[in-house]
Order: sequence, then structure tokens, then C-alpha cells
Amino acid sequence: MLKNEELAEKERINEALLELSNRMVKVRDRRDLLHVINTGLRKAINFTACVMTILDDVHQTYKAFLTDPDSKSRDYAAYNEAISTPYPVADGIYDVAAQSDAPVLFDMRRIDVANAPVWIKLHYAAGAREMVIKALPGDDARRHSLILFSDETGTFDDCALHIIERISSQLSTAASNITANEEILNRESEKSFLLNFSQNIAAVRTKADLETTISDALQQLLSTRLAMIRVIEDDGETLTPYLWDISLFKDVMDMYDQLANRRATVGEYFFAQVLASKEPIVIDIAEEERKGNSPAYIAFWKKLGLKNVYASALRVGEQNVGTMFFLSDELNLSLLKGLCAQISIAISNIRANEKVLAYKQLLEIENDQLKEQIRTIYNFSEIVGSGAEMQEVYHLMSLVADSGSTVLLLGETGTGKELIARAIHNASPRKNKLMIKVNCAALPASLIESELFGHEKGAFTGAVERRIGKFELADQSTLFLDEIGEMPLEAQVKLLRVLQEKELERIGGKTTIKVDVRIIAATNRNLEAEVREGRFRSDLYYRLNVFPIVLPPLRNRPDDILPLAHFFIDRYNKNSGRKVTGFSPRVIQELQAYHWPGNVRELEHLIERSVLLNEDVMVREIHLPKPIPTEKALVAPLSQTLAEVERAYIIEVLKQFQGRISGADGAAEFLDLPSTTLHSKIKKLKISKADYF
Ligand SMILES: Nc1ncnc2c1ncn2[C@@H]1O[C@H](COP(=O)(O)OP(=O)(O)OP(=O)(O)O)[C@@H](O)[C@H]1O
Repeated sequence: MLKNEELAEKERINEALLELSNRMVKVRDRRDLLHVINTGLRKAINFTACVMTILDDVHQTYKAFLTDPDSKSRDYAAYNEAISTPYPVADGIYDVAAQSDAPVLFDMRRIDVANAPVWIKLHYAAGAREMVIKALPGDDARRHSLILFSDETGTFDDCALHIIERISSQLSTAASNITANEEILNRESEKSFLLNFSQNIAAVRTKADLETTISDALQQLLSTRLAMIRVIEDDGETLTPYLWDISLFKDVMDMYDQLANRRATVGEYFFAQVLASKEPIVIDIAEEERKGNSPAYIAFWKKLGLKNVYASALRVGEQNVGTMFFLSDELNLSLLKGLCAQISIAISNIRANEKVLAYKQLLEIENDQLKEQIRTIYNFSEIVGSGAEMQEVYHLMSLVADSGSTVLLLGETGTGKELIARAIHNASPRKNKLMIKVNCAALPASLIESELFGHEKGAFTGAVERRIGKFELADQSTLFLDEIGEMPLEAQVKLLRVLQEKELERIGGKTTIKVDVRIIAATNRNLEAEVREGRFRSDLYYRLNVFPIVLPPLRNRPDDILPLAHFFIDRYNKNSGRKVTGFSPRVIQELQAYHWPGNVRELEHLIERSVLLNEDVMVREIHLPKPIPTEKALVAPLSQTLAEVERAYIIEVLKQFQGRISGADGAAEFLDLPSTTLHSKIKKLKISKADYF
């Protein structure tokens, strides 16, 4: 009877195994396989739960491949962690089983559960007391293992172990097929993902497009988000933040700001490591902390609760263009590599595009400046004036032109400050580059900084494009700061900093730009008085006042008036095709007597007007503004009699009108008297021609 029972049992097991084998051949995926094990194998062995595991590519870790949906271990909080964590092979349990050809039986009561991997803890807690592990044979060098648990000891007797042995190669084939199949599917989906990504990225034109494309792709496939892309600047050293997802850092903003705002370089620990590697790298935070590498980043990543950080170089051909960091504990490296290759090209294109735009902008600005120079070119081909006062100016110019020293030009409006500035620039070693001019009075305070230092796109509302500042444009050249006395105090601080440090930052920019600029500043204000009044910073004043040149007002150099007037006649003859040769003696007298509040500019405009209105070869009439007797002329000492005051006053007025009494430009009209009355007053007060000529 016993023999019969044994035979019947054998028969039953054989049948079960045959059925199992038939079903195993048809297995397509993990679910099928699990179902076959749970129903088919259970007919032969009475286990309570099953698991299959898979090794990583380098056989360092193993993790769950199949998990039993009915396992009681699911009720535990650590379940998800248990089935997703990779475990080191060398845990004293798995490696023991992996080295054996036969299934290895463990009495779980004898295992040091407290120090065992989480999955063992969970199954033990769920009631398992016995466990058998069989590393499956096959082409894959025991890549998969079968683990069966039982709540009862003695379940895995010799017969059960024998059954496990018998099914192991078929199980191995099924598992390997499923894994191979999955890998093919994964590769295909990676390929189609990358293809799709490359199509999206090919359409990217701007940084904003790129940001959306990258973040969509990362979310969709890698379930991670972009931490930071940095790009290598033209100096080949600095790594500037380019794209990042700020929302990742909202809880660690202070640390983030500190790290992002300091200058990072290609030689720094993690960056150097990433840039030197052809493949993306995985930074094991605990390991790096142990080694003591780059503590600031380690502290930051730890605060974000990460175990790993992934990073890849951005490279076009053999050239590094930047770095890309991802915050994630696990990423698909081959996919990451494919993504980074495409992102590198997109960033290079966008940056090249930005450079072309900036260059275009630079050319446009240069073009404007050139046009301005052409408009004024004949202004500085010759500086007219040979009187002693101008000789002193020429002397000072010749002393300073060659040096790179800062020059401060002082003088009333229209005395030729810009002309002298251009002449100094043209006589300096910087003459091959354009002198760049900024009129500090022409810009509202809010724009002057951006005009001087430039801004990055988005630096403030309205900053729709990156703009290069005049300081950068004037690199290796001269920057002429006209009307410096009008500069707002806030801008003065920044100007001073650039003058001291010879480097600047664009508004909203993170990199410092070195500049070599010679400064020539000009003003018609009394800067010392401005300093006293608190409208001009004294430190800036001292920095500008290195080599002051004071331009004399025209009224102080009457000898220069006629040569200047002839110079302007020649110019307007050329412009208007007229042939005016000179001035009548009376006009000459008038020109010399006038007090020229608008200096050379006023003379220039007056001559232009007169040449245009003149139909003769000689300018016989000139329309000078009516003289306004100065306060000094009107205030008489109290010791004088009324008649004496009247006499002195009429003489003064007659002098200014060169003795003309009647007519539209005569003294009588100015004094608001009939000309006959003025005549009789002149007679009565005994005023002779000698008094006013
Ligand atoms: N010595 C000179 N010889 C020839 N032209 C001159 C001379 N001085 C000034 N000018 C002309 O006078 C005009 C005004 O000169 P400029 O613009 O250089 O004066 P400025 O002192 O810079 O005036 P502002 O303070 O109003 O800016 C220009 O057209 C310039 O060419």
C-alpha cells in the first residue's frame, strides 16, 4: 500500500511538473511566469510565497524580478522599498546560494534577521520560517534566482528540493527570455523616445523652448527633473548657470543661492570629474561624503534627501560645452547619454545664435557711432585756435594722449570738449578702435546703468534681449562720458566700482567681464561744487580728476573768433555750394564784441545761418541776439549822481550796439526811447564817439 501511495504521489508530481513545463513554454511576460509558478509549482510544493530576483549587469547587486501579489509581506510599510531596492550580492545569504549548484535551504529562525536585508525581515515578520534559494542556471550565468518561502519548517524536503532542481533550467530559460524581451522593448522605446526628442529639439530656437522640451522629456521618461545645466564661458574656465528648475530647490533656497551664485570653474571637483568622463557619472553621495569631497555640494544634496546624483558632460564633438546635473536616485544611463548629446547640440546652436545676435547688435551700435563720427568728422580734423589759452590746451593734450590716463574735460557748453576728447583718442594708441560716447544727461536714471553695463535678457521688465553695455563696447578703446555731472548717484557708485576693479557684470548677469577702457569725462558743471552739495561722489570725482583740462570760453579768446568764423564759412561754403569770402568790418566788430554764452557752438550756428541767408560774397549783416546788460553794468556805485549813472549806462549800451542808435538793432529801441530822445540825451550828457568806440 505504501509503495502504491508513493507511486501515486510520484505520478501526481510528475504530472504537475509536466503540466508546469508545458505552461512554462508559453510564458510571455513576468505576470504569466508568476501565475505559472503560483498555480503550477504549488501543485507540487506547498510554499507560502515566492519571489524571483535578477542581478545587475555587473553582478554587484540583485533586486526583485517577480513579486508575489498575494504575499503577506505587502502589508508592511517597508514593502515598496523592499521590492525596489538593489541589494549588494555579498550579504551572506544570497551569495551563499549563488555559489551553490543545488537549491540552498535556510532555516529563517537561525538567520540574524535584525541584520539581514529588508526583504528577509519582511517575510520573517509576515510569518515565513523557511526559505529556499535556487540560483537558476543558464546562459546568463545565474542572473535570476528563485526564492520560495514557507511558514512551516520541513516544507522544503528532499523531494521539494529535487523538484526545484528539475524545473530550474526551464524557469531560467523563461526568465531569460522575458528579460531579453523586455530589454528589446526598452531599447525600442528608448530609441523612439530619443527620435521623438530629437525631432522636438530640432525645432528649438530659444532657451525658453529648450527648457520646456527638456523638462517634458525628463518628466516623461526618467521621472526626474533637470537640476542644473551650466555652460562653459568663452574664457574656457567659468561654468555659468544656464538652465535649472528652481522648483526643486524651494526648501533649500539659501544653500542653492550660495552655490549657484558663486563662480564655478571647470577645475572644481565634481565638474572636473564630469567633464573628464565620456559617460554620464553617478555620484554616490554617501561615498563622496566619506572621501570628504566638495562638502558644500554634498551637504546640499543631502539636504535634498538624495542618495545619488547623476551628471553628464555636454559635448559637441570632442569639445566640452557644459555640464548637466540631475537629482535622482536612479536613472537610465544610456538614455541620459542620448539626451545629453542632443541637448549639447541644441545649447551650442542657441548660444551661437545668441552670439550672432549680440554681434549684430554690436555692429549696429558701431555703425551708429560711425555715422555719428562721419557727421562730425570734419569737426575734429582740425581744431581751430592759436591763442595762448588754446596753446596751453594743446600742450596738455600732447602730454596725456599717449598714456591711458583718465582725462577730465571742464568748460562751458560748446567750448569743444567732445572735439578735444576725440582728438585725444585719435592721438592715443587706442585710435584704431572707435571711441564710444555716452551722454549721461540724455538718459533717464533707470536706463543709464543698462546703457553703461548692459543687461541680460529678462534682467528686468522690458529687457527682452541681452544688451551689450557701452563699457564692453569700449574695451581696448576710449569711453567718453559726456555730461558726467548729470549722472545719478546710484550709477556713480557702479561706475566707480568698474573704474576701480576694471571688471563689470551685466545687469542680471552672473559672470564678471574684464574690460580695458580709457575714460575721458566731460562736464560744464563745477564738479567741486557738486561734490560739496552732495550731488557728486567725492571718491568718483578724485578718480576722474586725474588730469583735468579746462577749455576757455570763447569770450576769453577774442583772437580765435575770426579764424573760427572763417573756418565755419569754408565748411558751409562746401556744404551749400556758396562762395562767401568773408565778413564786412562791421560784422567783424560785432562778432568780436559779443559775449558768446554758447561759445564755439553758438558761433558755428550763427555762421551757418548767416551764410545761408547771405546772397552776397561778403557777410554784411549778422543777427546776434540782443545783448542783455549784465547786472554789473546796471549796478552803479551809490556815490554817483543820477546823471552820471544815466551817462555810464547809455555809454555801456552804445558800446554793445557798436554806436548804432536807431533802427531795429539800435540802442534806442533797446532803451525803449525814441531815437531823437536818445540823440538829445547823448548831446546833453556830453557823450562822444570816443566814449563808446
Ligand atoms: N576749437 C575748435 N575748432 C573748431 N571747432 C570747434 C572748436 N571748438 C568747438 N568746436 C565746434 O563746436 C561745436 C561744439 O563743440 P563740442 O560739442 O565739442 O562742445 P562741448 O564742450 O562738448 O559742448 P557741451 O558741453 O554742450 O556738450 C562742435 O561742432 C565743435 O566741432
